[in-house]
Amino acid sequence: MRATHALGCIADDLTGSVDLAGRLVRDGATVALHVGVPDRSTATDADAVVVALKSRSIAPKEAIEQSLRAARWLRAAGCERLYLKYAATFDSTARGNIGPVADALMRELGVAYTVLAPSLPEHGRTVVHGTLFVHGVPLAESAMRNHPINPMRESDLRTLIGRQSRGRAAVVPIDTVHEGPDAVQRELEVSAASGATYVVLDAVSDDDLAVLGQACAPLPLSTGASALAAEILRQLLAVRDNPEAPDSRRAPAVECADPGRAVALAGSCSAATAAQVAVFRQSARSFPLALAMKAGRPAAVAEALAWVRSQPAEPLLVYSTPQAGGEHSTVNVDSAEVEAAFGELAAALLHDGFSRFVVAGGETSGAVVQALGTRALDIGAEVQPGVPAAFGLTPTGRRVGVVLKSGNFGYENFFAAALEEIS
Ligand SMILES: Nc1ncnc2c1ncn2[C@@H]1O[C@H](COP(=O)(O)OP(=O)(O)OP(=O)(O)O)[C@@H](O)[C@H]1O
Ligand SMILES: O=C(O)[C@H](O)C(=O)CO
Repeated sequence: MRATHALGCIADDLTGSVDLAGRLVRDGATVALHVGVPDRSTATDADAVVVALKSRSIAPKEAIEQSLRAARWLRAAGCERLYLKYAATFDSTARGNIGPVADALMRELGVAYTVLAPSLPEHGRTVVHGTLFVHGVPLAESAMRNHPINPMRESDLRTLIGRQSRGRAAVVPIDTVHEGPDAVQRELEVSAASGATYVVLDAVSDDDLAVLGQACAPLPLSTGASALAAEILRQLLAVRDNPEAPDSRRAPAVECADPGRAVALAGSCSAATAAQVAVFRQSARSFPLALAMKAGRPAAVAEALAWVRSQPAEPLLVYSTPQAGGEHSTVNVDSAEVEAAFGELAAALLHDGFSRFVVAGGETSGAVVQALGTRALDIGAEVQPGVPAAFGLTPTGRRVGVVLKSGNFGYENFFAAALEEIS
């Protein structure tokens, strides 16, 4: 590995990590994305290094342990600044894991405070006076209210972080952001001096994020969605490489997947995926996995596999997404079992010669990529905002292509577009 990387990122799920990496690549930066904490240091010349964890919904103790290992690995690899990436919809429960992990990272780095910046205006996530909005609707009134794993029933970020961390939260209000980076930095110092350990950053536009990027670039640790990380990296690279602007950099060309069949796997329970599945089912052959789960996981995987094998033509979709227009939405199944089923199905399909997988849902993507055994991903072109194609090697040396979609990302034609992109 080279001596320094401008930014080291710890992402709490896999789709969030590809969203982040894709955004950095879109800006012209080079990115190394590792699935899990690598066992040893790996040589790379990247501007940013991203470690993708599957720590959003696990026990806080385990999430802290994994995140600290990632932080130590990133620092040993020469990352100058760290960024904790979580969902722009602040997906977490009353016990974590955003607060416990951020608390632990602050202790590890010996810093007194950090920022919270989930704003992602490109996807309609904005923060005003500390309240998180999704397309203008307070988070707690959005579809996230009924998320099966992380139901979000509170919109004030100070309250949310207060419930899952030690310390006090303050806000840098939007008016201060509009005054520019110096004003934001002054406000950060005032908040820290008054004992705040978390400072929520208001932002409603990309211009606001650019201001925040300038203000936060010197901080050892920042936290938030992909947008602030991208702005921080822009700043760090502009300072390091001046006069060459980050915009003029070129991401390396990415090698495609080996020839092989393609399948779409939808385990996401988000409203956007439900609409995308409903649209895709009109033209694709589809199999309702949740319904098959009534017979138990092994039987469901066997049935899904037999169904895929019997299909003479593509496109193919295996889905468990509730309210996707099929009867399975009424079936009561265990989330972890569904995830494991998608993983087992993906492993069997890889064995059958499939080389391209489009996956909807962060946890589902984590399970599928773990099953494929891919430990690092090269980021290719964005299929739709926040959803790039990615490519990696399996343990047996096969090159697979994946498109990993965060639940609420993508347009209605997402599945057809993603399969087209990795064909
Ligand atoms: N019909 C179902 N009933 C119960 N659980 C399900 C069903 N379908 C999928 N699941 C589980 O629900 C969880 C969905 O989480 P996942 O992160 O994959 O999607 P998401 O939450 O919609 O997306 P994201 O986290 O990217 O916003 C997974 O654990 C999945 O296995
Ligand atoms: O905002 C969202 O819905 C996403 O989960 C996200 O931030 C992905 O990186």
